[in-house]
Amino acid sequence: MIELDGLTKHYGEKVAVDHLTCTVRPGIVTGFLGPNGAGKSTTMRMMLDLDNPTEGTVRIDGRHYRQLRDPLTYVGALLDAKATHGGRSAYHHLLCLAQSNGIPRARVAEVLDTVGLTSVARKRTKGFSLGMGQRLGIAAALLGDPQVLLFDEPVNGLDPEGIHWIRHLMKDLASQGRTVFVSSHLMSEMALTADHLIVIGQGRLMADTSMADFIAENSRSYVRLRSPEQERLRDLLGAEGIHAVAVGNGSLEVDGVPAARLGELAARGRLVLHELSPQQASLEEAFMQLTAASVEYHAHADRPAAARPVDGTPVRPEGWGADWRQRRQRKGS
Ligand SMILES: Nc1ncnc2c1ncn2[C@@H]1O[C@H](COP(=O)(O)OP(=O)(O)OP(=O)(O)O)[C@@H](O)[C@H]1O
Repeated sequence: MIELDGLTKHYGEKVAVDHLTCTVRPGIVTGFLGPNGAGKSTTMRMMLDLDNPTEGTVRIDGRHYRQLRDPLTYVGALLDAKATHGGRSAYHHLLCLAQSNGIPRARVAEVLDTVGLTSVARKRTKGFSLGMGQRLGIAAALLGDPQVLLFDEPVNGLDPEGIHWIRHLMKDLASQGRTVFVSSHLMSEMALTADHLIVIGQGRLMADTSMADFIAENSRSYVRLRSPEQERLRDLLGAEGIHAVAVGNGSLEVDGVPAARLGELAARGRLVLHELSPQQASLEEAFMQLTAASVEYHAHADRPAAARPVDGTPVRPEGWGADWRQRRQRKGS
């Protein structure tokens, strides 16, 4: 596992990472989310000892990265797919890494095959497309067959087939009991891949929770009903103490009551329903709701992100991340 304890990084006046304490566990895919400039890459660099923390520590299986002998056999990482020597072939790039980490030569061909680059193994990497570069970076991460894998934006530049492939690769690696930590801005992809989420904003921890709980806690779920007899339906629900709100297009919305109960009540009242659909917000909506106050870079400078409505519900005030932590602590999780 990876343990962060009070991890902090200052660049001059800028606090890039601010007392981050959390644990990335094995056996699951953990997604790492945050708006642009939140400190994700800085955190990952400190995990790999590429940047020194100003304060705090990172431990991988109880040890600092620099204490690991042949570190690629413990931790594999894709941070920057372009970080290769353009004049070297894919094969020689991986061979150099293998030889400096005590990894057998035969492993190079294996990982090239795993990522689908065997046919271009002898080509210089400067001619590689973004997607080929990502695949080579993933091959390098897998080279030492490590138990811990870090991927910073691994699907960048990959085509749909490549995205599908990396999703299944990450799930497979986690199911083998490895620790898989992945950052991405593609929320739909993250929703399909990650089991657990760590969310940061302006360097601070905002959420450390399962995917399902994150969406449930940061978004509104409700049931939408449509009936040709909307008023009667509303009265019928009202008689049961259920508050139904009329919205445009002739629909009613009900919070906090399961769709099955609403359907049964309508049936008992002999009312026709044209729609009875539970509505759950997406990961993207939940993410925007939680991080609205910590977004540093806005497309509309005259309109603060915190005031931007998400799904019609009021946006939480600044500092909500701190409230979240207190609520989780009260719940004892
Ligand atoms: N070497 C550096 N010198 C000065 N400031 C830096 C340096 N590296 C990062 N920063 C600043 O630290 C903050 C966090 O940057 P970081 O790249 O870690 O964010 P990020 O979450 O990875 O962003 P993105 O999603 O845009 O990649 C930013 O404000 C960035 O400008």
